[in-house]
Amino acid sequence: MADELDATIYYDDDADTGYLDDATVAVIGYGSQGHAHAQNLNDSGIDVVVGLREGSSSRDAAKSDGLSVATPPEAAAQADVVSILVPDTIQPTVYDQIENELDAGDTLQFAHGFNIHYNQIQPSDDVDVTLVAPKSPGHLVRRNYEADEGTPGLVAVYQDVTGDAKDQALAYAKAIGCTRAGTIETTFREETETDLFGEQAVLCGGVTSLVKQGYETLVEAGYSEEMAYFECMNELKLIVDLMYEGGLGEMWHSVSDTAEYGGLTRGDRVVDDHAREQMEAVLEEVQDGTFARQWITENQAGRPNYDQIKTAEENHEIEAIGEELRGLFSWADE
Ligand SMILES: NC(=O)C1=CN([C@@H]2O[C@H](COP(=O)(O)OP(=O)(O)OC[C@H]3O[C@@H](n4cnc5c(N)ncnc54)[C@H](O)[C@@H]3O)[C@@H](O)[C@H]2O)C=CC1
Ligand SMILES: CC(=O)[C@](C)(O)C(=O)O
Ligand SMILES: [Mg+2]
Ligand SMILES: [Mg+2]
Repeated sequence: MADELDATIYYDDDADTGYLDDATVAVIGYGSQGHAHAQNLNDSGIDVVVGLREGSSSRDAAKSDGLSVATPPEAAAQADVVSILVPDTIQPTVYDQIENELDAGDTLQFAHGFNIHYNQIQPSDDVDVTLVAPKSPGHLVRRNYEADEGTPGLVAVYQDVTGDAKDQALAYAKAIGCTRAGTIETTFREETETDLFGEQAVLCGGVTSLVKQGYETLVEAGYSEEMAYFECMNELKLIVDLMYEGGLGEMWHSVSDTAEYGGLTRGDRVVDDHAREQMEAVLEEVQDGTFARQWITENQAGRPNYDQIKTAEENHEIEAIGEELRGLFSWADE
């Protein structure tokens, strides 16, 4: 989509946390994203209240991190911005609990557009609806912030009743460290579809399948599990670190000519036209709602397939050998 190539990217100088000076932000949920947003906002001087159920095991964690905790409806009642950071499948239920606590002109905010884009939450038309989505696992959002580094993010506005929706979302992005690294302006649709595609085909799904297939190929050919683990999983991080620092070029520069020639001539044989066709099919299922419907139905049914494939993944041989080997690393915790 050529018209989406020229992204607008915002940095610290483009954002003003003043848009949150008089605001209280309710962070609902204290998991991967929730704990990072809440602590980063708090360290940036923003008033934060964490919304968690009575009896939630995260309550103690949030309190010991120095944050005030209330139930989701209580937190939403106190807040001007309500950031929904519970799992996507739980969000519609949590929204029902807090809906009546949103005043006209308040902001309902997400870190992923799933429930808005696929119509699982229909927000009232008198609130701003925004998205601030770090392009990173939550624990690194916190770690980067503490290291005075940033995490790239996305910002989008679905509904702007106050006229300040985008400026306030950028203020939030700045306060959690996202404008330090660059925050791209997008739409709920684009964020939702690209995020789902990326995690399914490349980041989480594609890469784990590549690792497992490589590992199994070596082990089935008679090589040791230890060799296969180091070759196909451990070293992947070292190779990706080079791509992260300097692109494909820095990685190709750093590996041997032999690796470069072999990789450039064999890589496309492994991830071939068939893989590409499957990527396009996966994207289509995201775009036409097939994936969303399947995931919602799976949850309604109590996650029978999810539990099964999760268990199979946990029981893969590479996990046992990996745990054993990582335990022997000299820098590992005692
Ligand atoms: N995991 C990640 O790094 C990323 C997540 N996102 C998005 O951020 C949002 C939150 O995802 P995660 O941080 O992965 O969630 P998570 O699964 O880590 O967090 C769950 C938290 O929600 C709370 N919770 C769970 N069930 C609840 C209930 N019934 N009522 C109230 N609170 C409940 C608990 O505090 C729990 O710690 C999602 O929209 C996700 O797509 C976006 C970017 C990356
Ligand atoms: C970490 C992230 O950006 C993901 C993969 O999209 C997610 O956890 O949903
Ligand atoms: Mg993502
Ligand atoms: Mg995601």
